[in-house]
Amino acid sequence: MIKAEKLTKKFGDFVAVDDIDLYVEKGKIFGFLGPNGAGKTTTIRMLTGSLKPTSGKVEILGLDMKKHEIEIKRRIGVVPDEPRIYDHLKGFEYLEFIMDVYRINNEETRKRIDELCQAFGVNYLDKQVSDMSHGMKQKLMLISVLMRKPEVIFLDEPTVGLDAKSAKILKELLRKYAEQDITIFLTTHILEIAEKMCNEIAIINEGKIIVQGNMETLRKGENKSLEDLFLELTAQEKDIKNIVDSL
Ligand SMILES: Nc1ncnc2c1ncn2[C@@H]1O[C@H](COP(=O)(O)OP(=O)(O)OP(=O)(O)O)[C@@H](O)[C@H]1O
Repeated sequence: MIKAEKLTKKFGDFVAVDDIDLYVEKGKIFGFLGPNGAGKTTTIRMLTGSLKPTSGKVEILGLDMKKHEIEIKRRIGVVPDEPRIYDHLKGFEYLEFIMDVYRINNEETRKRIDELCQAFGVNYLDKQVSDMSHGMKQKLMLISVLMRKPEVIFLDEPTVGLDAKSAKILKELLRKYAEQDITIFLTTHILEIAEKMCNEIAIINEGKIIVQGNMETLRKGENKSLEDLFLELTAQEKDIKNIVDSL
């Protein structure tokens, strides 16, 4: 469903993503974790066709990104970490625009928009995007993606900026979508979300995947939280102790 082979991205001499392999099956929720600057967003951008890899291969829905970029983009949904929405549009104008682009301007989509607006408490579609808060834009962006019911959804830090109720609804909704065979690929710094939601987790550090598997595999029989495992694997546990001791 989502497949990356020997995926590498260099910015000049700097290797941001270093020869990574990823595989996510249909209907799974995959958590992509890593410290700041580890390469998560760069990887998502390559998987979704917004950034050309330096080398390696991306396959989504069995289609090669190099040959079928347009079809892939039509069938997937991407919620970036920073909502990028045209400032001069009103909320409903933005949704109309997306419906037109994807040729889904119909009753069924409108009904779905109403349901999603109700769920996320979006009652501000007549407001101009420039006058919306970060969280308000984030919810509009989410609705513009979820209303299309894409077959694969990529979300970069989806709960940042969302209030507690909206974040909970999003988590439950993503679970429900996965049950309907939609594949979810998400990044998060909130390890509790990853631990509770994801069927499979990969941790990237300095551009390299250091571990991949389900919680059982990651724990290797030890009863550790994902937070402890994460800090151990990314070698930050000692740092934290030293930093706190020095304060
Ligand atoms: N366009 C670019 N030009 C140069 N370097 C870049 C560019 N985009 C990303 N990088 C570098 O690549 C590395 C990985 O960045 P990336 O945004 O993928 O990290 P991330 O894991 O998403 O981090 P965060 O958790 O902080 O969002 C960083 O060192 C970043 O500075």
